[in-house]
Amino acid sequence: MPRIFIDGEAGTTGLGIRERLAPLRERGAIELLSIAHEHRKDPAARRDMMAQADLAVLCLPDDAARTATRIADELGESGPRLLDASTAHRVAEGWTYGFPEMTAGQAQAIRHSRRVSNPGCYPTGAVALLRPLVEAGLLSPDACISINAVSGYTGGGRADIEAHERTGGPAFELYGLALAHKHVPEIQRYAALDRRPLFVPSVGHFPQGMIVSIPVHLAQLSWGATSARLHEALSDAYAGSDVISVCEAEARLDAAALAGSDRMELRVHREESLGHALLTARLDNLGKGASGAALQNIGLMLDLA
Ligand SMILES: NC(=O)C1=CN([C@@H]2O[C@H](COP(=O)(O)OP(=O)(O)OC[C@H]3O[C@@H](n4cnc5c(N)ncnc54)[C@H](OP(=O)(O)O)[C@@H]3O)[C@@H](O)[C@H]2O)C=CC1
Ligand SMILES: CC(=O)N[C@@H](CCC(=O)OP(=O)(O)O)C(=O)O
Repeated sequence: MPRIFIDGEAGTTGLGIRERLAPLRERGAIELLSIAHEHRKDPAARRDMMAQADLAVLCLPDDAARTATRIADELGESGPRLLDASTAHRVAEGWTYGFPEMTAGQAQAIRHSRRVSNPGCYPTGAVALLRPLVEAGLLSPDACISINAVSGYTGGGRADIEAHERTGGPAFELYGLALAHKHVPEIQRYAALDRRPLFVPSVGHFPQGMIVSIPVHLAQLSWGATSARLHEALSDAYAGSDVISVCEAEARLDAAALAGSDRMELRVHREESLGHALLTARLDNLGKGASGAALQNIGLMLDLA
């Protein structure tokens, strides 16, 4: 029976993964190794857990995830495979990007990799919308792309959750206004863009949910691309996926509508006569944006049905 150690199991992402693994644990498909709370930051205790685990899931701040990776590396071949939920290794050499729906071969690559990085919540939406359009030749890799996004406050981890629940706000806040959010390199790499996209994140006073939206002027697309073709390219890319659906446009979108779900919905809102389209991805930042995606990757890495 495969043994899994969640490093950071008491945090927001770690708890979400633990909860989702409970049914597998109950039916004896996996064993969960747990560290005593008072030792959760003790490198020797964590090394000990890693030495016993087949897979360690890192639900830690970036620096702590780098340290955990060093510990696993030192254990060599007998060390665990790693799934890192932090941002530390998303574009790092030797790591496989844990987005199984991204290309035809990605699930297979994840299945066989010893080092998998779980995608960021915002990149999950942005890459899902952009990559199929670039691959279909509808969007040039050199296009000027702007990405707006709003997340529930749980995206900021324990500190932000406590702050929002203590003070009741702010209601809505733009952040990352130095325009250098940590997710931009990941979005650019996996959306297959040559030009750095402009990314404007925001956070609202609701716990879970996310909308990533990308306005498109049809005149900037490859010649002959219509908004119907955008919808068709996305539908083709995710046909057969249980997790990602391409839905019809709606007049309003509630960012929290998928809270508690591990699914993601994509839409192309369009007004051909105006030459405008708006691509949207709706997901739960803690679901397909974090713990739900981690469960998909754990399932692939450990071959769990
Ligand atoms: N929340 C989200 O929507 C998403 C988060 N992520 C990523 O997942 C990772 C975890 O985030 P999140 O769960 O939100 O964060 P939290 O702050 O909720 O949890 C982090 C956990 O790691 C523990 N921890 C901190 N430092 C160390 C250390 N040196 N050694 C061992 N444990 C440590 C913390 O303990 P303590 O609290 O006691 O300090 C806490 O239990 C981050 O890298 C984040 O970017 C990824 C996708 C989405
Ligand atoms: C609302 C909020 O603060 N969100 C976090 C991103 C959460 C997340 O998903 O970060 P990783 O996936 O990269 O770990 C932020 O913008 O830093």
